[in-house]
Amino acid sequence: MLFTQVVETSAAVAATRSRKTKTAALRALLAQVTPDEVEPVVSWLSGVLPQGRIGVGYRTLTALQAAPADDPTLTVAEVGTLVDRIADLSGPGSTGLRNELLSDLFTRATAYEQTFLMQLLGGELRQGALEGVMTDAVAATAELPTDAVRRAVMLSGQLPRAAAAAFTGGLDALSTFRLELGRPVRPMLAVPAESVESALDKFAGDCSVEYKLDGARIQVHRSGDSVWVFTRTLREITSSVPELVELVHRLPCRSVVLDGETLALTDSGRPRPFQETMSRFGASTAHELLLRPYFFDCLHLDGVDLLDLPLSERLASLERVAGVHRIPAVVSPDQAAARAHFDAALERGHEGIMAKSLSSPYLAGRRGSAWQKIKPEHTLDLIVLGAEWGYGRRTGFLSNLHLGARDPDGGPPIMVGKTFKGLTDELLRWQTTRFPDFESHRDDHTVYLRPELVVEIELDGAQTSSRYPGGVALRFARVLRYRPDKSPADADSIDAVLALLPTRGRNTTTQE
Ligand SMILES: Nc1ncnc2c1ncn2[C@@H]1O[C@H](COP(=O)(O)OP(=O)(O)OP(=O)(O)O)[C@@H](O)[C@H]1O
Repeated sequence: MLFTQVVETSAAVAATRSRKTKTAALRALLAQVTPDEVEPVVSWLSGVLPQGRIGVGYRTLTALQAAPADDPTLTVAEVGTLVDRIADLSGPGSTGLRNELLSDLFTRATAYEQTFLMQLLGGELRQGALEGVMTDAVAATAELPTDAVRRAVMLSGQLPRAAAAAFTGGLDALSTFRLELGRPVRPMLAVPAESVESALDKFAGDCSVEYKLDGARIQVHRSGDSVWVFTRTLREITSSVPELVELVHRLPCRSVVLDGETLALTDSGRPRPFQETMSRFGASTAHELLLRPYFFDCLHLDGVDLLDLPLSERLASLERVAGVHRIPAVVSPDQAAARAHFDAALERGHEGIMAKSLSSPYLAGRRGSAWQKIKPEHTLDLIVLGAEWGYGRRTGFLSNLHLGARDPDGGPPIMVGKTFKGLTDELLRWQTTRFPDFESHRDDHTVYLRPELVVEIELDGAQTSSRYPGGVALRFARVLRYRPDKSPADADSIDAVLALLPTRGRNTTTQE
């Protein structure tokens, strides 16, 4: 297949907001790929390289200035091989060789292909939000049930691999995707609930009500003496958290997969700020802050996968293997006990509570109503699209943030507002130093960024607005913190913002 076909399809997908049109464009292309081409094509269209980051920065790419080819002749296989070779380079002389390979690739590409390659190699095309559409297209082209493809994607965390299995081995190949010790699965996620009472009503009281701790999500795997620790975005951080590794080593089992939250506590037992926990995830050397785990789910124990069992059974396994490290929870509480648990969580400095259906399986990668989160304030995780230069006391600092919500159909983020409220001097300095690394372009007032950074915003609600393309704007938005544990694909979608519009009768700003 010619590479240009992939580039054209990517443009066609980006040009429409209609999920149906996107799926149709993807299907038309997928119907023509050979088995070898499935993985790279699915990967590129999702905006990622199968090889991951290959150490080629945007600056290197813009410095290339290769004259474009007149006609498209590059094939998918050729591009795949060249990128493989670049990714494999290391050691002395690799920079020169890498530039030679890049020049070779770029001189053989048309101007149109060059633009695509720049974005793809520079990490600017990343479109995690396209995953749902792509999963549908793969299932439809391979004539398989979407759920089967989705399950394989969630268990492997790799859509291109699942797609290749779907095309080459059908349902049988997809059913071989199992939870594998050492390979993280996508975490199950929650939807916001309006109040403790409404969540409890939904489950008719048949639920586990747990503290929602303000730490960082962890998934730990153990197989015999080997232990792995992963973040919410499936990044491995085993070597940064030796105290967690040691604790998991000591659990009374041969193999286990646990889902939980980790954080450090102050001397008086209150949670330390989220940023401090996150800073441990990057560190590889000395650390004073000890992280503690609070587990809330068990996905595997001693050779048995538990994902498809109800939460009540998974909790029984969790209790057996890591009872003392369980998150504070009450099971099947009445309204008064659930509310008391909520109040206790807030009193101890935690974020709120989670109410979880005891009969639900573990739906990896899904944000579903089986888990409901209840917090006293509205917060949204939004994508930073740019920042304006400040004035007055903030002159010389990048300040007022442009905020975007995720397009659930895989398009670019949709701007929903701006804010500079809540930005501390430290954050202003950080933004001013770091934002140029994410810059896509700028004008006199604003530095525009590639959609890579996620920031958590607290707000009073939303209002209709003709100023922004989604027809909705944030009300009284203020910055809480950056979310380095989230990628734009994890940001809240425009639907989450629309759900806060008072006209929909859902503007329940407080839970009280
Ligand atoms: N008892 C708990 N059960 C599940 N998740 C918990 C619990 N306590 C804290 N958490 C954290 O809350 C998150 C669940 O909320 P949600 O599914 O909405 O994810 P999120 O998008 O990361 O939300 P938030 O921004 O509120 O942390 C988990 O990812 C986890 O990090």
